[in-house]
Amino acid sequence: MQDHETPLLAIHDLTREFKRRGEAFAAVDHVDLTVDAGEFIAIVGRSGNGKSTLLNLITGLLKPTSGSVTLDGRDVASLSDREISALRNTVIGFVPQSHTLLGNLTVLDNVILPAVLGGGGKAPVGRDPSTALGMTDDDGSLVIPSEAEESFAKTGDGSSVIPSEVEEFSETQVDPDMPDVIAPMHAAESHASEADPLVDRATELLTRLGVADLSACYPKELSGGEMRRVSIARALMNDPKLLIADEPTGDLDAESTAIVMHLLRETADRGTAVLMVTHDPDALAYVDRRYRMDRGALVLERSV
Ligand SMILES: Nc1ncnc2c1ncn2[C@@H]1O[C@H](COP(=O)(O)OP(=O)(O)OP(=O)(O)O)[C@@H](O)[C@H]1O
Repeated sequence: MQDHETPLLAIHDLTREFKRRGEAFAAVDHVDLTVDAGEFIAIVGRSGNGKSTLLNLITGLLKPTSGSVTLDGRDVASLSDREISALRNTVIGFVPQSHTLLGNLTVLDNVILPAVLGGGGKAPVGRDPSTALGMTDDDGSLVIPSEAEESFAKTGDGSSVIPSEVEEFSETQVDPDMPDVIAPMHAAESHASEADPLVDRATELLTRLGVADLSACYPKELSGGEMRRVSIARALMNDPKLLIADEPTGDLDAESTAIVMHLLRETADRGTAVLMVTHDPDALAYVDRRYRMDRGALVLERSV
C-alpha cells in the first residue's frame, strides 16, 4: 500500500474537540506529524495534554473534528468499523496503558491470538484460541478484538466505535468466577510434537522479553510488569508496520525497562515505525525524535 515517497503515518492539521461545561476545547490542536518506517518516536507531556486522544485518532477509535490521519496509504477516518479492525490487527500493534490480556487464555495463546485472527497462520491443532472463544461472525468471518479496541472502547462522545461483538471479549468483562473456556494445558503437553511457526514466534518474543517461563500461566497469575511484557509480545506478533506503545515501561523496574527498550529499538531498526507515549526519562535515550504534547499542540523537542 505504501510507496517509497509516502510516509507510513501522515498526520495533517489534525484537531479533535471535546466539550467541557458546554464549551468546546481542542484536546488535539492542529497537529502535524509524519513517521517513516523504522523511526522511533517518543511523545512526552503532562497529564491531560492530549496524548491518548492523539493515539485514539491514529488508531481510528476517535474521529477527527478536522484534519486527517493517513496510515499505510489509507485515510483512517474514511474506513468502516470492519476495515479499521483489520487495520488495527494487521498494520498496527498496540500496547495499551491498561491491561487487556484475555483472562481465559494462557500467556502463549494471548500472544498467538492476533496471528490466528489476522490470518497470519494456522493455529496448532487443538489450540486455536479464536475458535475456542467463538470469535466468528454469523458469516463465519473473524471478529478481531485488538488491544486498542478493548482499551478504548468508547469515543469521546460516549458512543461505541467498535462492533458490539468485539466488546464482549474485553478483559474487564471476563468473570473471574466463571470456569475457563479453555482447559489449562501444561506447556510440555501443549507443545509436544508441535513444530508450529506461531508457537515458535510467540515463544521467541516471550523469551526476548524474559517471560517465556510464564507461557502456560493465565493473566491473573502475573504481576503488572509481567502482563506489560506479554502485551508487548502480543503487539509484535503480527510484525506490525506501526507499533504504538502507551507507557510501555510504566510499571517496570530498571532492568525490565532496558530489556523492553532494547526490543523496541531493535524493532524500529528492523523497519517497524514505533510511536511511544512515555513519562519515563530512561526510555527517551532510545528514540530518534522526541515531541512534547502541550495543551493539544505537538512540538518537536529533540531530534537525533
Ligand atoms: N471523551 C472526552 N470527553 C471530554 N473531554 C475529554 C474526553 N477525553 C479526553 N478529554 C479531555 O481531553 C484532554 C486530553 O486528554 P488525554 O486523555 O488525551 O490526555 P493525556 O495527555 O493522554 O493524559 P494522561 O497522560 O493522563 O493519559 C483532557 O483535558 C481530557 O479531560
